This record gives sequence, C-alpha cells and structure tokens, in this order.
Amino acid sequence: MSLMDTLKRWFGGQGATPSTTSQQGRDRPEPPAAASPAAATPSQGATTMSDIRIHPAVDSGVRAGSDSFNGGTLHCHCSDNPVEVTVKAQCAHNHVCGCTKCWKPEGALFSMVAVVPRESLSVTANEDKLAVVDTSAAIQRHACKECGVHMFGRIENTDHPFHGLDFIHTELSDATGWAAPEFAAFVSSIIESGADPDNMDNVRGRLKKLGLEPYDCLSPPLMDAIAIHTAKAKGVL
Ligand SMILES: N[C@@H](CCC(=O)N[C@@H](CS)C(=O)NCC(=O)O)C(=O)O
Ligand SMILES: [Zn+2]
Repeated sequence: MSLMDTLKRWFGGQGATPSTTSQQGRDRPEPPAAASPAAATPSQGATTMSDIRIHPAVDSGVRAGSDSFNGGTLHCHCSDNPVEVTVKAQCAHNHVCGCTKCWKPEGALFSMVAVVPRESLSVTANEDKLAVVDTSAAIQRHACKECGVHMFGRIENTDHPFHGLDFIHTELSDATGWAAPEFAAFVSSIIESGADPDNMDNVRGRLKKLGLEPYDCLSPPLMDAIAIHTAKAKGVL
C-alpha cells in the first residue's frame, strides 16, 4: 500500500468537505511582489465577516474537486520563462494555512496548500530559477527567485511524519478538479503576520461559513497521524 493510500486510509481521503460551487473564475491571482513572497495583507481593516479575504480560491465559495482528476501543471507568476512543475496525481488534505511560512497570494490572509506523493512531482521547466527559501525549515520550500512564488515544498528528513509528501499550491495550475480545501490550519498564526487580533472571531466565523473548520494547528486527523508516527518511533505503539 502506498504512503498516499495509507494516509487516505488514516484520514478518510480527500474531498471530505463537500463544497458550494464557486462563482469565481480560475484566473491566476495577481502576482505577488517579488521581494515579499510570503506577504499577506494583514491589516485588511475588515470588520465584517464578508469583507474578509481568506484566499482568492475560496472567497466566492469552495469549489468541489473531481474524483477522476489526476494532476496538472503548476506555473510560477513570471511572464517570461516561468518555472513549471508537473504533478501526476490528485492532491490530498488541501487546506488553507495561516502560518507565516507558506506562500500567500497578494491580499490573502491564508495560503492554500495540499500534499501529493513526492514521486508524482517533477520540475519540467526552468528549474534553475528555483531556490530553497529556508534550508533550516522542515519543509524545503522551492521558490522562484524572480517572482517569489513557492512552487513546491519537500520534506527531506526521512524521520518526519510527512516524509514522502510534497506540498503544492493548486491555484498555480489552470486545471480544474483539484481536491477542494477541507479545513483551515494555523489560524491564530495570521496574527504573526500582523492581522488584527480583535478580528479573529470574524475570521473564524468566515472560515466556518465557507466550510473550512478553523484549527490553530493542523486538523485532528493530521495531528493524530503525527502522534501515531511519534508513538511508533518511541515504541509506544
Ligand atoms: N506560528 C508559526 C507556525 C509555523 C508552522 O509550524 N507551520 C507549519 C504549517 S506549514 C509547519 O508545518 N511548518 C513546517 C515548516 O515550515 O517547515 C508561524 O506562523 O510561522
Ligand atoms: Zn503553513
């Protein structure tokens, strides 16, 4: 059984959160400022739930994925010689992430990030434009040096619970059918990017309305998976 199958068995598979249909097109979001690849717009000044821009892919409603979808091609935001990453698999555990490390499009409070088996992902054009953002991080985020977009994140530590999985931002693909985001992770962390702490009830309320249950770390199934991995490594399980 593959790692992805094991994860799906543990976690119940992708697409657990059925979604409303988005009215939004699949246009790429505005390019980020190259100098600040992880920038959000923390001080959105939003005081009402509907004003809150979680992420362009969910702000008009979460679009359900397709069971028959089998991958696509991701591009960075460079108009010349964009980096291209090809993924030959559906993604799993798609979610929005509020941490400061994941790449967010301009104006968004959250990143949108999912996992795929690392063997399903390859860089198919302009690999020389990629560099790892922070080599000391568990997730080695390979970003375009020109536009700042994170093309994929890889865990090289073979002892890490998620080793074997790569992290991707499906919005970088024009294809439709990617599994929809299912929850919101690291919600409190948006404060670390400058979001107003007094607006957190509205942010969590908006996420719930979108069907993205807010968690301040990962979702319970993923936290359980990490604990199971640790318990097994310690010989407790
Ligand atoms: N509060 C921290 C949380 C960072 C964090 O733990 N991020 C998670 C979710 S992406 C993680 O797995 N990080 C590992 C890494 O960045 O390598 C922040 O916002 O910077
Ligand atoms: Zn993150």
